[in-house]
Amino acid sequence: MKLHIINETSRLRAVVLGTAKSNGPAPSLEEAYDPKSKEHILAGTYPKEEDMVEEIEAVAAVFEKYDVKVFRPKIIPDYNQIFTRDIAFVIEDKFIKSNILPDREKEIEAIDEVLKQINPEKIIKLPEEAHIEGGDVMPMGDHIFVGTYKGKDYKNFITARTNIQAVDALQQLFPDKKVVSFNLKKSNTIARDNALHLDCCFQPVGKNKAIIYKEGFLNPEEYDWLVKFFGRANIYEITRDEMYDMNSNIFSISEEVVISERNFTRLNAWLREQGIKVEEVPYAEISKQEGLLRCSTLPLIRD
Ligand SMILES: NC(=O)NCCC[C@H](N)C(=O)O
Repeated sequence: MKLHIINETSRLRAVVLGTAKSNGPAPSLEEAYDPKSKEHILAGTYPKEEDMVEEIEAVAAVFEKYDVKVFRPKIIPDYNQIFTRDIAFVIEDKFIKSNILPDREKEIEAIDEVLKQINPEKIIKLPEEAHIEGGDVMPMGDHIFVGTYKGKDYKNFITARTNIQAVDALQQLFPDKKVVSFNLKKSNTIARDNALHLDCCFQPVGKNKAIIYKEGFLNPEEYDWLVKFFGRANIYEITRDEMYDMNSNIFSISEEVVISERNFTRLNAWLREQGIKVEEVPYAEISKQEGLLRCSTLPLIRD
């Protein structure tokens, strides 16, 4: 398989889609690794496997409609394998394995079949001290955008998944690209104050537009840089509640087609105004685990 990913929006040809099968029982509060899951564990509203399976299979059906080749992970019994985005990422023709949260480290074993089809020379493992998850990484032509957390208290945040060592390692791996990092707001306990990954507060969409949540960025000048990069008129700002509902975590099949959550009324109307076709799916149950559509996909080939 010849990998090719240079941005977030070119026509998708091949993707790994996570699975909600055998997701395991609701974790305990101590086991949960994001604040939104914790909230739902406490409220007794943690999502049920059967509901999440139905949601994710609706996404599989959209991919089928658009003739996208879909790979699925092998099922590891009682293990969360929904958010396949984070376990690895593709930039150009390289497949980079993430140094993910230890609780999630088995997820990569389940896509062996995909790895076997990739030239081993193109499979890269960053140094162990470079923590990184795919939700924080976005190739954008000559640039690579990376979400990170630069605070000295990094190790206190289970919600900080990409460190500055990983930003540096990516720059070394892609010397011809400009790696731009963004310092993100983190909270272990309040989901509305937590930008778990870059794709939880920002995502490019269409030809030249972007969805963004300003408060997710700790450094206002980094937010300003992004606004300037896209142009103010091309920026769609979301509110704190829309960030919490994960409006920035839709997924592009092309510049003209996106998959979005059916309840994102304001966003979906804006997308349609931009001439983008919106394929609506139900994803509200999966969103309770602080991830949405981008998080559950790992693109392998785009045009
Ligand atoms: N790219 C993403 O934002 N992925 C979502 C991962 C959610 C999962 N509950 C986690 O905390 O790792």
